[in-house]
Amino acid sequence: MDRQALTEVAGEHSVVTVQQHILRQQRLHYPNASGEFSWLLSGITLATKMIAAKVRRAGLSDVLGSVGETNVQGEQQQKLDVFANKVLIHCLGIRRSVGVLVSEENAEPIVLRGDDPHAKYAIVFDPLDGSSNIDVNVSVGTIFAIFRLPDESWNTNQDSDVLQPGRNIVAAGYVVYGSSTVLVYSTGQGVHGFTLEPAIGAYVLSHENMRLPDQGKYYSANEANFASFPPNYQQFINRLRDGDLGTSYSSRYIGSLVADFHRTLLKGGIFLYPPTESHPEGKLRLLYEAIPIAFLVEQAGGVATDGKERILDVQPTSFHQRTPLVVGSKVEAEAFANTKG
Ligand SMILES: O=P(O)(O)OC[C@H]1O[C@](O)(COP(=O)(O)O)[C@@H](O)[C@@H]1O
Ligand SMILES: [Mg+2]
Ligand SMILES: [Mg+2]
Repeated sequence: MDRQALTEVAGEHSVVTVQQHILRQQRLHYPNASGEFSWLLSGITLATKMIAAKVRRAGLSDVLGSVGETNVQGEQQQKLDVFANKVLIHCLGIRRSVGVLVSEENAEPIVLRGDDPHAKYAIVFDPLDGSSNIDVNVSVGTIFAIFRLPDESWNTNQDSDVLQPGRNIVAAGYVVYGSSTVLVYSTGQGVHGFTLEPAIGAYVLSHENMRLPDQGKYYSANEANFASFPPNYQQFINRLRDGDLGTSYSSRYIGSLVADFHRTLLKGGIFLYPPTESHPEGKLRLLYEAIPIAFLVEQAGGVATDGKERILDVQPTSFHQRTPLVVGSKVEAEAFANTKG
């Protein structure tokens, strides 16, 4: 009995969980895979379910407000930043295939298995994205990317093992903790979305093969910084406002990259975080914010640059380096590239 027939039998009860989807992807595209990878991804699904449970009860459980310490970015660490970080380090750290973790909340990489040849992967992540929105019940998220470590990595532990250009990614994804909890991931075979079904505690396939429209109706940027945007960004936003791209645009800005990107992935349009006076290099971090998002948007038919270069071709030089980010639909990205200041 094939899947189609099965679906007819089970009707609306025919669910595909993210684990099943990952295993199916592996069978289809990586028949010789050991299964370690799907075991690794289950660490992320478990951790993000635990974070989702905390977010759901944020006002009731002690996760609002800051812990009174600053992280390597000089930002006040929120209680949920620290909780999410601990949960991810635990759930990923116990997986033998994980050699190194790089987190927004830790100044240095966490080398878990420096001498274990089984440890093949490095995971870079932003445990809680959109921290300024935690206390006001606005969508926040988790962002991650997985790189394969060089085989001879074990006795060298060079930073360069992890500081790889985004085009080397083996998988990336994010989770949005919003009105529902949605996990979106790609292993290079398209982009797929799963909604957490609280009744069974599983991520269930809800958005298969996501593709963003070639042109959208929304642009997204923190326009409070407009005056300090470089001239070409200002000019571009004026073109969007003036209907220069043949359609009228509305502005949307949530202030959580993961949520602003999720909307862009579903509806199209463009998200921009330019260089600004307070962040001359841009605010977002290359390794665990811009690169995972860029991998996903390209898999879904969109474009991501640092305003000049393809994000996935940028060679990272430090773990927490920042970058400008322009990400979204083809038409808007092309128009941006052709806009002179
Ligand atoms: O308040 P601003 O300057 O617009 O910055 C908002 C951006 O900062 C971030 O909150 C930074 O991420 P973190 O919350 O993970 O530090 C992004 O999610 C968001 O896009
Ligand atoms: Mg972030
Ligand atoms: Mg964060």
